[in-house]
Amino acid sequence: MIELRQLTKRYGRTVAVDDLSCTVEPGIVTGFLGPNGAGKSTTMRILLGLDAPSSGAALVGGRRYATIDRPLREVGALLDATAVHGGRTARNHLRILARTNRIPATAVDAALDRVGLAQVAGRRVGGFSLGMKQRLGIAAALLGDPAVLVLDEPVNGLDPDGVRWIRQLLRGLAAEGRTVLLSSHLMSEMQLTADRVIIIGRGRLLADTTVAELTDRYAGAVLVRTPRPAELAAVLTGAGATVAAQPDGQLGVTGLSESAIGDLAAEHHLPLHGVARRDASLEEAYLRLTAESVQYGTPPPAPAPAGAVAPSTGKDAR
Ligand SMILES: Nc1ncnc2c1ncn2[C@@H]1O[C@H](COP(=O)(O)OP(=O)(O)OP(=O)(O)O)[C@@H](O)[C@H]1O
Repeated sequence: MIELRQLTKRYGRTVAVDDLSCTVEPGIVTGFLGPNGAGKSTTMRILLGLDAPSSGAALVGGRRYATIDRPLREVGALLDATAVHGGRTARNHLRILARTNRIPATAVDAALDRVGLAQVAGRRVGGFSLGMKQRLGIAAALLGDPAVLVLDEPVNGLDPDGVRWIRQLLRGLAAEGRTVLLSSHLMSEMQLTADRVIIIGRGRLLADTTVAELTDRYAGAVLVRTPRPAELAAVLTGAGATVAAQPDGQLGVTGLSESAIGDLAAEHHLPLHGVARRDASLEEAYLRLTAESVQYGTPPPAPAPAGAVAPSTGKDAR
């Protein structure tokens, strides 16, 4: 388990992490998200004893990293996969790590095997692709069979096969009961990999919840397909709903549940060909949640010219 207790980090006048408190539980994958400069890397560095907090604490298994005797056995980390000695072979790189952490040499080949690098174990790391270096970084993180894993952007540089591989690996590691914390800017991948997400903006906690709850919170309108849209729209509006015609002919309905829409349609003998709530993606939920805390974001689109009507997407319902 990882615990952040009122963690604060200041660099001069910049508050990189601001009174951050949360718990990362074992047995699930937790995504750590936030816009550029939100404080993710700083938090991870403090967690791994590479930086000191200004106040508060970051604990791994109830202890500060610096007080852990053999850290690789408690927490495995991948922060920067390119920070390896290019002249060493993959096996030697891991052997040195194993020796300094009193980890048996047999763990080296097991770790190489687990990340699919067994065939290239004798090759110099300098010739590795970024994807291979990511795998080697993960092998190093797994070397001590730790209960906690902290991975900063582990899918960077991986091809689609590699991305899927790491998704399955991380889910497998969590299923073994480990605590898995990973940061990524790839929201679609995070939606597939993480069970929970911790979202920060300008160093502060914005959300600590399940992916399902977050996407549900920002779910859009109920999309209704009927051959008699005008009549159904009148009925639903009369019941207090807001109805917007969609470009594809469906009705986007907010303010009524799927079942209430079905009941009203039946009452008025109006046929329904489809009723479905439009789920928000994690990306949509994330963008809406972090919109106000983005430091260096994309400028908002210019306002539409007077009189122009934007087609409703049902996105902003609720
Ligand atoms: N060593 C440092 N000295 C001064 N300021 C720093 C230092 N490290 C980080 N910062 C500042 O702290 C803030 C948080 O940075 P951090 O790298 O933790 O964000 P991040 O969420 O990891 O961003 P990204 O997604 O871009 O990696 C930023 O404003 C950054 O400029």
